[in-house]
Amino acid sequence: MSAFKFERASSASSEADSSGSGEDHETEGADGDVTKLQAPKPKSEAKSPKYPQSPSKSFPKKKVRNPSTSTIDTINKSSRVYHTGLRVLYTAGRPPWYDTHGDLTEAFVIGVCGGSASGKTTVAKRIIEDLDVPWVSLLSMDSFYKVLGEKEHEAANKNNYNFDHPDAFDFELLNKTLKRLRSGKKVDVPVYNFVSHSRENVTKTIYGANVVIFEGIMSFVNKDLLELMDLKVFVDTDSDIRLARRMKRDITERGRELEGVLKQYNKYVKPAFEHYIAPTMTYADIIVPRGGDNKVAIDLIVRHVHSQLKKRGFSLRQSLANSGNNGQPPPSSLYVLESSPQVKGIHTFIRNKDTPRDEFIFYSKRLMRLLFEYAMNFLPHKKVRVETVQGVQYEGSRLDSKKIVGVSILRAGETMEQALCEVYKDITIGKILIQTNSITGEPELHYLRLPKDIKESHVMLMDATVATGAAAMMAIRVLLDHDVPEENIILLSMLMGDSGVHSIAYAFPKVKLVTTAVDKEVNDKFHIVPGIGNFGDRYFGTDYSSFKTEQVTAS
Ligand SMILES: Nc1ncnc2c1ncn2[C@@H]1O[C@H](COP(=O)(O)OP(=O)(O)O)[C@@H](O)[C@H]1O
Ligand SMILES: Nc1ccn([C@@H]2O[C@H](COP(=O)(O)O)[C@@H](O)[C@H]2O)c(=O)n1
Repeated sequence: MSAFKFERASSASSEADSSGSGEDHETEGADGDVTKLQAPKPKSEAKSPKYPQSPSKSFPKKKVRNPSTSTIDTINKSSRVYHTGLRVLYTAGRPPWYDTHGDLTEAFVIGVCGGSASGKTTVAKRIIEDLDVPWVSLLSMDSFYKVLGEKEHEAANKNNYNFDHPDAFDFELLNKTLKRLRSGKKVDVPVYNFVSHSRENVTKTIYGANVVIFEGIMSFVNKDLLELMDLKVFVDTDSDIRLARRMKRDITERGRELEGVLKQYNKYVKPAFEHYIAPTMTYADIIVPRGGDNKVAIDLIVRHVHSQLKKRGFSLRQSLANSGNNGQPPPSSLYVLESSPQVKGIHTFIRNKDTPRDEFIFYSKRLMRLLFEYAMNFLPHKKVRVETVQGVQYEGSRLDSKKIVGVSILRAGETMEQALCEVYKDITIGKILIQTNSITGEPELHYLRLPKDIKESHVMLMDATVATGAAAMMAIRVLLDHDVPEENIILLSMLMGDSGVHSIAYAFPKVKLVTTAVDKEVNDKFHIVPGIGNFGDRYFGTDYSSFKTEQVTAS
């Protein structure tokens, strides 16, 4: 692809290469000595559902981008970006980063290259500001300077170490990190200190994003890195200006002396620009003269990225509701508690719109307890032998207690935590807040707190009800992105809609779905029919319409 050089009058744009390269999805099984008890059989085994296309969770795979209409424009209007020094805060949540198959959609990666102090970081920040898209991550090559040995460190203090050579960078870690970010996963990045020429003891967590900007002096030097970039931008700033900026910055921000800055510049920085950096300009799709001041170039980059994001966009909730899987036989991953008279009786209370709140809570708690007792059957157990009071051996079983955690999908899933604690003592519980964007109708991830050792755990994922499955799918995707093996996830819900069951089973066939009932219909407002109503509102007493009536009655 040829590069376009943006001067003021230019109106050229370029199509970015979008070849994808994901990372192998690691899975970890349970311990070898852990045996599984025979789990109860799912309701119907005779037939299995026939989904339109068999999903596969293996990476890497070539992506076929969904060309349907995008929600990006509306997301822009509903979100705000605030720059607070190094941190970028977004008021909007993260929209889906996977498709109806549950597969990750890759981030759009922009590589920014240029000489030292050319304005790479400034250009990257301008792009982020003007993009106004939620979830943009900025990754700097500086974080990947190699750790120096004692002698190298001494040399660096005397400006005798070459930081402007490809060997100064840990390209292996860099490649691994950018690959993970591109595939939507979180990464922990080293924090570099230019004063001490060393990595800090802390790392910075960068979450997967819709757009990832990667900047650095040698960002176009490595072939593997180039392949991860969808758009390559070269910042071309006059060498005198770069030197002047570098002197000012290195003295004021990086604790350097004027003499040392000039020595390092002449010995390493200048030759490196000519030898390694300038020749990589040929890989650029866009060359930006003057850096951050070039508003025309930044505007064209932003427009191009918007158009690319639009092409990748999709309306997930609607696609799930329209998936056409309703009425298919239940999937083998679905486990429904037997509808005994007792269970049916509880359902009658909680489904009745006239049931008062205290009774609704009472019967919901009973049902949750039954659900968890049932779900415990699907967790790994190991065989144990104990001695009874009569002095004889009893062949029993015990849960593999070190490896089970709960995760609730806020808000309604939180109501189930108590019941889980009652059946599993001292369990660690994480939380995921997912809310529906009122403009786009899409679920959005707002908050996440997961137990530390989650990737080695079996996860009891809780949501009170599952209608289209959009929120549950997002939560499952979050767990997978945190390297929880799919087969270690159990989704627990008091009531599921048929379409939600099929959408989740289709996307994540190894996730066990455990519930007390499945209702046939999800209406055009994405509510389960006959259903329970809005579980969170009924449980927490936040149903606005009944609140209003009470106020009127009171006055
Ligand atoms: N257009 C500009 N005008 C004046 N100073 C600038 C401009 N762009 C960048 N700078 C300053 O130059 C220094 C290097 O800019 P930066 O964007 O960090 O470059 P790089 O990431 O390429 O090293 C910083 O101190 C920054 O504030
Ligand atoms: N300990 C270090 C590490 C790097 N440098 C210089 O930083 C330059 C790259 O950073 P930019 O923000 O300017 O892109 C590079 O030219 C190195 O010479 C350093 O001085 N000390």
